[in-house]
Amino acid sequence: MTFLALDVGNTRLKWALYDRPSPQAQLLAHGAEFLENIDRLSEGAWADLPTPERMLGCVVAGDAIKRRVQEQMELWDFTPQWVVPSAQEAGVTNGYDHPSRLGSDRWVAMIGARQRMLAQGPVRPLVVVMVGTAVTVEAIDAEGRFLGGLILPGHGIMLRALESGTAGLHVPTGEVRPFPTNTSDALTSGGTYAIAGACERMVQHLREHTGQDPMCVMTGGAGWKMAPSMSLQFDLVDNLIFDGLLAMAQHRFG
Ligand SMILES: Nc1ncnc2c1ncn2[C@@H]1O[C@H](COP(=O)(O)OP(=O)(O)O)[C@@H](O)[C@H]1O
Ligand SMILES: CC(C)(COP(=O)(O)O)[C@@H](O)C(=O)NCCC(=O)O
Ligand SMILES: [K+]
Repeated sequence: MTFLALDVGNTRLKWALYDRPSPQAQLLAHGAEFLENIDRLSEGAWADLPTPERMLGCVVAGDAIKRRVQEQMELWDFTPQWVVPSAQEAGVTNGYDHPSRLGSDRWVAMIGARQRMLAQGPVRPLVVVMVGTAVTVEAIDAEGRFLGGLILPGHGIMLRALESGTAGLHVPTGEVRPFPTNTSDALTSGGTYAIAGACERMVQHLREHTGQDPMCVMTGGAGWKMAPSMSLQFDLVDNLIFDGLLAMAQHRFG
């Protein structure tokens, strides 16, 4: 039973086709499109795919984008299913004041990270960082309780905010430096260390709260930009969201 996993963020749609809805599935094909290009998926990357029989996705890009994605999927027979965060799923408990108001991408990534940790070895608290359009930094205790998380602007939004809110900042990308001595390096380093600092703070909070050393994972399209600047050990993982969707799909379709 072929399975299509979709992750629609505020910048890009990521998709992956598997031979079945299970964490043990084989990846058959995958891709990513910037949102401005998604209306051509059915005649482009999706035209010659083996037909997906089931689909599960998360979308945080709004209803208009969601409708456009659903139009592209009309070439197939399944009814699209989109994750809505609940109070508990796949071993993770949702500590948000209103569980369904949590971003579905955050929920799915946490479930993916927890599964990954359980597969690897001893149970520990988890810090899950996603570096996309925005940056999210989640804390989960060893029992699988999502305690809460941070939302920060991503690199692009930080730079655009500085450019539009000041007279003297124009933003060619610079290098990450401990002591930046030009505007470009100062901006790039400021953004990178703002994100790194938030991650380190969350690790500290979680360590204090649980008395254990958390495992730290990082994912998202811009994760590779952050990884070299982290002072703590963070595992850079390709796509936690697909891991999470496979785990959830096994329950729904398995
Ligand atoms: N090929 C690329 N071209 C431009 N930006 C990229 C590319 N790959 C990753 N990025 C970076 O990743 C971010 C988007 O990551 P992604 O995880 O797709 O975000 P979202 O889930 O919010 O759509 C962009 O803001 C950019 O900083
Ligand atoms: C925080 C987010 C904007 C992240 O979006 P992304 O960077 O993945 O495009 C998204 O998860 C979202 O809209 N969340 C809803 C609010 C919340 O999680 O509290
Ligand atoms: K995302």
